[in-house]
Amino acid sequence: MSAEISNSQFHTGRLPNGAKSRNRPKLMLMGQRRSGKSSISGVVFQKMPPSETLYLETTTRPEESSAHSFMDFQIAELPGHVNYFTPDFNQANIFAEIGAVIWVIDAQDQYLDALNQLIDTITYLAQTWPAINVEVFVHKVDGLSEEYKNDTFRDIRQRILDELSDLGYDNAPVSFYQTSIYDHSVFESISKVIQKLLPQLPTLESLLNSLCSTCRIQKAYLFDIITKIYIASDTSPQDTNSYEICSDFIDVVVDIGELYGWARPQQGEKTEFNNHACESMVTMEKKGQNYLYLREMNRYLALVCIMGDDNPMEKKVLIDYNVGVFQEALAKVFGW
Ligand SMILES: Nc1nc2c(ncn2[C@@H]2O[C@H](COP(=O)(O)OP(=O)(O)OP(=O)(O)O)[C@@H](O)[C@H]2O)c(=O)[nH]1
Repeated sequence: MSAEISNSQFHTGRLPNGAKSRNRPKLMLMGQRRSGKSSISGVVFQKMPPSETLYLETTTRPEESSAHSFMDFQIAELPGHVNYFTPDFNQANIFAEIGAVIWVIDAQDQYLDALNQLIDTITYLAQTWPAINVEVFVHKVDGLSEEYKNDTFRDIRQRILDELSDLGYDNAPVSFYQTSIYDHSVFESISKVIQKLLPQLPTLESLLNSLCSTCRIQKAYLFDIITKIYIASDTSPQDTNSYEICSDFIDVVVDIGELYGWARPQQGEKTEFNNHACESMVTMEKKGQNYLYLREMNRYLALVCIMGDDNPMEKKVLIDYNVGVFQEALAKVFGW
């Protein structure tokens, strides 16, 4: 299942709000009780198996956690039953450093109340914190038939956009996604949310585009290995399964890496032979119809490509060379 995305052109490549966030994308999960906020946070950032979310307790006060990876993502959650827009709360403390609010709607439940709350939140944010992106996750779509799922998604999206338009907020930065913790959609959607907060995104996309055209790569993703969030991809149209194929390939390689792996050097640290290239994992394999290429860029990032060529093995040396050039450019972009 792929995440359906609309209006995702908003706010691409901006820094998160607030000086204190120091480039760490900070996300805020909001939505009604039992909509699935803690589950999303647990599954994506704490590697919690989806089945274990059945035992999660209700969140009663604001919570914050962080995921240490290529970027230290900050994740906050506001309990659904409290109205944080009353004078009893200091909104500046809550929203000052937030880059994106992820509003979770349970698509299996009655959602009209949730939509009213969401509209209030969007209008409040648009007036007070206009730089915060609002990302609406129409969540738990796994339990719905394909037709019902699409109808529900369209209905939610249309109601919100119509209401915002009536209120004079035609250009509010709101995007919509279909998500579930039981498939890849929640990872893919969070990837999109985070990408919009990365100032380096346009540069990364153009580097990936040129790598793809030089090496006849069909689709290339730059993955955060630990969270399986992709921080950039080339800009060619995305096939529904591409993300899933590449993300599953990372799992296989990480499992093998854990079995036969070695301690990866920290950023700036010298390797035994002072040669990162020969000590990083590179693999090209045929998986079903496709050849997949994976190469570690550093301890946290991996480039995963679906090859477009019929027999890319013949040109592996050339591909390795070009990927090496890409890796050097990446090091310059992030200042490694
Ligand atoms: N079918 C399905 N169930 C889900 C999904 N995500 C979460 N759930 C279930 O929804 C229930 C509530 O999830 P929570 O993550 O606790 O919801 P919450 O929004 O954090 O709830 P509060 O802490 O009460 O505000 C749990 O039983 C989860 O297993 C999903 O994608 N699909």
